Amino acid sequence: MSIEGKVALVTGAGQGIGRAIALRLAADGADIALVDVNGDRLHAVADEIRAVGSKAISVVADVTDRSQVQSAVDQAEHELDGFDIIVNNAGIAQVNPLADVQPEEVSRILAVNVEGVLWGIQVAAAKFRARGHGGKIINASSIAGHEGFAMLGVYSATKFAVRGLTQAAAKEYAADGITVNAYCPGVVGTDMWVTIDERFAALTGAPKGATFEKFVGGIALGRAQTPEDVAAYVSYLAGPDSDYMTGQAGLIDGGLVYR
Ligand SMILES: NC(=O)C1=CN([C@@H]2O[C@H](COP(=O)(O)OP(=O)(O)OC[C@H]3O[C@@H](n4cnc5c(N)ncnc54)[C@H](O)[C@@H]3O)[C@@H](O)[C@H]2O)C=CC1
Ligand SMILES: CC(=O)C(C)=O
Repeated sequence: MSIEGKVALVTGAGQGIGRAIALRLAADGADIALVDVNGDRLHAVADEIRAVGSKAISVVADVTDRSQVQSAVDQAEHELDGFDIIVNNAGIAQVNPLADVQPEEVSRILAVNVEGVLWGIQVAAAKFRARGHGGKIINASSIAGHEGFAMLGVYSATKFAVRGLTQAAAKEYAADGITVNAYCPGVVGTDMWVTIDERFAALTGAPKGATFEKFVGGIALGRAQTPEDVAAYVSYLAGPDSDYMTGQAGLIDGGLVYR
C-alpha cells in the first residue's frame, strides 16, 4: 500500500495496459481518475476499482485536446481531493511502410502519442506546482522507442519522442520534486496488437497471428507480455521506491530489446 491515499489519473484506462495500470494502482491504495476517449468501458473499470475499496471517477476526454486534459485533471483533484500521479498511457498504433505514409496519419499519431503526453506532462506539473507539492509523471513509450521497427516507423518515432519529452521534463521539473519516467513494454496481448497483426497481414500477406507470434518468438522469457506485467513496473514508478529515479525510459519486455 505504498501509495495509500494518493490520487492517480490514468489515460487510455478503458482497456488494455491502461486498465491494468488503473487496477494495480488502486490495489496499491490510490484513488483513480480513469480517462479515455471511449466512455463505454470506463464505468466497468471504475466498478472493478471500487470493488477493491478505492474511489474511482470516469472522465471521457481526448488527450489530444489540452483543454480536455486540463478539465480531467481539475475534475480528479476536485472529486478525489488531491492530485499526485499521472500516467500518460493513451496511445494508438500505425502500421505502414515509410514510402506509403500519408500526412493525415502522421498528424493523427503525433497528436495522440506525442501531444497527448506533452499536455499530460504540462497540465499535471502545473497542478503539482499549484498544490505546492511534488508528484510522479509516468509516460508510455515502447520497445519501439528504443529501436525503430520496419512498418512501424512513424509509431517508433512517436515513442522516441516520448523518451525525449520524458528526459526534458525530468530536468525542468526536478527542482519541484516532480519525477518523470517512462515505461517501455514489448509485445503485450491487447487490442492494439490485434490491430497491428491484422494490418501486417493485410500489407504482407502473412497469415493472421503470424506477426504477433514472430515478435513473441524473439522474447527471451518465452511468452507474450500481459498488461499486468506492465502495471507492476508502473506501480514501482508511481511509488516511493522510485523516488531517486527520473528521466528514465525503462524496458519491461521479457528480454527483447537490450539497451
Ligand atoms: N500493446 C503493446 O504491445 C504495447 C503498447 N504500448 C503502449 O502502451 C499504451 C497502451 O497500449 P494498449 O493498452 O496496448 O492499447 P489499446 O489500444 O488496447 O488501448 C488504448 C486505449 O487508449 C484510448 N485512447 C486512444 N486514443 C485516445 C485519445 N486521443 N484520448 C484518450 N484516450 C485514447 C483507447 O480508447 C483505448 O482505450 C499505448 O501508448 C501503446 O503505444 C507500448 C508498447 C507495447
Ligand atoms: C506496439 C508496440 O509498441 C510495439 C510493436 O513495439
